[in-house]
Amino acid sequence: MEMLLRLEQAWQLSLDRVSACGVERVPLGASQGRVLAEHVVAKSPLPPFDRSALDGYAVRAADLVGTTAERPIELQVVEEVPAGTVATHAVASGQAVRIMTGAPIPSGADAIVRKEAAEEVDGTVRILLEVPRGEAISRQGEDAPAGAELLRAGRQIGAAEIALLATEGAETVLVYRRPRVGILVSGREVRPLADRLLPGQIRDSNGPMIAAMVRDMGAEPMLYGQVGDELAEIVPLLNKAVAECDLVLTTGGVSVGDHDLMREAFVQAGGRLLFWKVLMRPGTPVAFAEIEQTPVYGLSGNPAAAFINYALLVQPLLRKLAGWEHVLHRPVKAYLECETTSGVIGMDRFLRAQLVSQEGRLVARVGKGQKAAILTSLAGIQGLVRIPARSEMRSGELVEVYLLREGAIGR
Ligand SMILES: Nc1nc2c(c(=O)[nH]1)N[C@H]1C(S)=C(S)[C@@H](COP(=O)(O)OP(=O)(O)OC[C@H]3O[C@@H](n4cnc5c(N)ncnc54)[C@H](O)[C@@H]3O)O[C@H]1N2
Ligand code: MOO
Repeated sequence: MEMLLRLEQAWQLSLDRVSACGVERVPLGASQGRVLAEHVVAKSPLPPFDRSALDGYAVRAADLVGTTAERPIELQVVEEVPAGTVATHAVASGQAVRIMTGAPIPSGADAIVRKEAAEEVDGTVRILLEVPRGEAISRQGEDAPAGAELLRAGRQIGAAEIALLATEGAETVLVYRRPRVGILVSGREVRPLADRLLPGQIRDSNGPMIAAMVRDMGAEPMLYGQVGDELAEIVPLLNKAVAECDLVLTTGGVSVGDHDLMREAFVQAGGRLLFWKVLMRPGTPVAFAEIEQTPVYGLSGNPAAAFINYALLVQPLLRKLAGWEHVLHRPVKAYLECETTSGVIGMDRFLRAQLVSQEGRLVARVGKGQKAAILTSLAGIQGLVRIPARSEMRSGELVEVYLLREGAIGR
């Protein structure tokens, strides 16, 4: 069975099969990197009261009309309000209150004069300039009025989101459960890190690489080890993994070789194959199945093909499982800078690219080493340039770049 799909079809088919994992409540301090599962609305205005934006003097603006350094005005200082306290006096005409940044505006006052424009001696302050009403006052609710939406569900929680939640007094936060992602590495030649290699063997790099990519998205990798190319070995592990995980990823054995058994293993494990092969290079041989309702991606064994399969196919699916509001990639445009040219092919090509800013322009720098088995050229890249099927790549052209980290750019 060969079911060649365009990338867009693969997204649609796979995304239609999944929905977000359940939710749980976690302490605010443990919410970083998690995905918010509730809309957060301001319970009270932010800031909660009119407050001073400067260290200086709370005054009545009308007292200061016509004031200059040459024609200063003197006001009587009736009180001091540090932040965290409330003035006990109202400010009457001819009076001022010494005030610190963040302190509530005393009643009667309607402007703040910065300390640098005032000279205080023995309870009298000489003001050296005129200020308009409202000067240096942060109004109650100017950041957000009561009832305003502060955060939308489906957003990954970072430092700014934590600040807003803390401001709201959220000791705990409702977040989506971290998807558990099973990883099963296949290939008789592929050995775990600790093994001494025999001739013909290599170390497993896909397992640790995919686990890192999963962790990078805030999901939880679960390692099911390395298996040879034997169905009797693969099938029971697949069954265990689908029972325990929200998504299972395998690598290797999805091409046409005599030992490429992964698709057969999916079926023997009770699964239904939804597609095999996507019109992308590297990473054409990739299979998607459902085993007992758990989505399973059989990624290429070639390291860069597995990386690119993950970046383009698994990431959107995992974002949906993790509860993200926006799951599809949104490519950016950059000017291509490439060292090599390569032939026109009948499928979309994805090139590893460093994104750099040159004279204010975003440039996608594509180096040599774009083959599926080349690992070194993956290090230090930020995106994948898409060269559409049957088109050539030429330096200087504007191309689409798929970012490895979605969320770095807003929607
Ligand atoms: N006759 C054909 N042969 C191949 C085709 C084809 O269409 N016709 N497609 C080629 C393409 S394109 C790719 S990509 C690979 C994909 O092969 P598999 O996904 O079945 O992967 P394997 O054969 O198991 O391994 C490929 C390669 O990667 C190395 N590998 C595997 N696992 C790991 C790992 N965990 N860590 C590091 N390296 C790994 C493995 O040793 C092989 O060298 O098929 C082509 N063949
Ligand atoms: O899919 Mo293979 O990675 O095209 O070379």
